[in-house]
Amino acid sequence: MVNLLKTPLTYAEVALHNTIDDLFIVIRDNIYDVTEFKNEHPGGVFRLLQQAGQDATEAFEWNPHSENAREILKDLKVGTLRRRVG
Ligand code: HEM
Repeated sequence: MVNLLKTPLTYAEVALHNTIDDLFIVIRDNIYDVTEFKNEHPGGVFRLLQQAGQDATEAFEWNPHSENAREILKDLKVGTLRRRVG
């Protein structure tokens, strides 16, 4: 599921995906759709919901995640973040 989004999204656009049925998070400028994964997350649904539509980089690193978790991330990636320049 890599780069389903044809163009990079701004934070404002990512922020629209902030519900339990449509849940994106950002980790290091990559956008992940965790809508399905949230129920399988060993750290619980709530922790992902708390980061809904936002930058979850710090939260993700706060709990040192395994290589396996990083592999899962690859599958969840749907696009990249477009940062405003200037
Ligand atoms: C898409 C993003 C994420 C993925 C793919 C993911 C995946 C995983 C996986 C596979 C584990 C099991 C342990 C391991 O393999 O490291 C885990 C545990 C955990 N995750 Fe995440 N995680 C994500 C985001 C987050 C976020 C944003 C938080 C927020 C704090 C978080 C908090 C935790 C915690 C606290 C545990 C430990 C649960 C326990 O052992 O009781 N995770 N996560």
